[in-house]
Amino acid sequence: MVAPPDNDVIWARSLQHSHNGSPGLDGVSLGVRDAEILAVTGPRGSGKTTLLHCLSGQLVPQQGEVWFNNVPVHTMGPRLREHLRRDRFAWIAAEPQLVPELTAWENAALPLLLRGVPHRAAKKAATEWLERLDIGALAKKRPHTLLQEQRQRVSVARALTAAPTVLFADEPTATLHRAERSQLLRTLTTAARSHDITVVLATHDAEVAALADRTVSLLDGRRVATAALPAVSDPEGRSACSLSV
Ligand SMILES: Nc1ncnc2c1ncn2[C@@H]1O[C@H](COP(=O)(O)OP(=O)(O)OP(=O)(O)O)[C@@H](O)[C@H]1O
Repeated sequence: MVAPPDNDVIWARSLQHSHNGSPGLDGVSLGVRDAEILAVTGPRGSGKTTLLHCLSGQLVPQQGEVWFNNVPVHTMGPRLREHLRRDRFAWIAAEPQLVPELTAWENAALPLLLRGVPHRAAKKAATEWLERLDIGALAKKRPHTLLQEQRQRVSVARALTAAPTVLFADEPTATLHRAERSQLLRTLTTAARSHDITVVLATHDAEVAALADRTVSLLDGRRVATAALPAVSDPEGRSACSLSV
């Protein structure tokens, strides 16, 4: 095994993974730099989710290596990978995945409570993020009483409350309307930049990818060439455009 470059918080080499014979990833290598926002783009079925699952330790690739901060993840057992995910990573899915019995603030505080952070401190951190996401007034509501877009804000608050080193977001705004989408993404990317959180963002939406610092494109489980273009008119995000060859 060759150790990864020092400035990559995540580094993956030659990842191969197939789902019951259908290829998900076919030799993908990439590095994610500390505090960057990296968009993983590609059409449906191109392997974005499989890649994020491998990078975040949810899935062990059948071949290849994944490193987090110079520690090999692909050789870790399930328990160590679970601890890594709980303590250092956060995940936002397309569909908000909240615990129905818990209130909005309890859901947002969950990562801290699971780490043993005292109740009062966890509640304070969760409440602050709910307020930053404009849903502070809904802190005591349970998920079934919230709109889809409000539930997704709670998911984002939960991810940010965790103060992760790396936040993985898999099509985080796919189920939202356009206006809701751009506001939520801007809040997410602004928060990540101000807290030095590395973000790996899977999307098939070029507008979403344009908020990232850099784009990696997949097609049929393989990386295709990408080119970063200078920002044009977006003051908060940094435009990037990927060219497939
Ligand atoms: N659990 C699974 N069982 C069988 N095949 C799977 C499974 N998960 C993914 N695949 C297949 O692996 C390939 C890559 O899927 P993946 O979900 O990683 O792509 P994606 O780019 O995230 O697509 P989408 O945008 O639709 O989520 C696809 O052909 C898909 O059908």
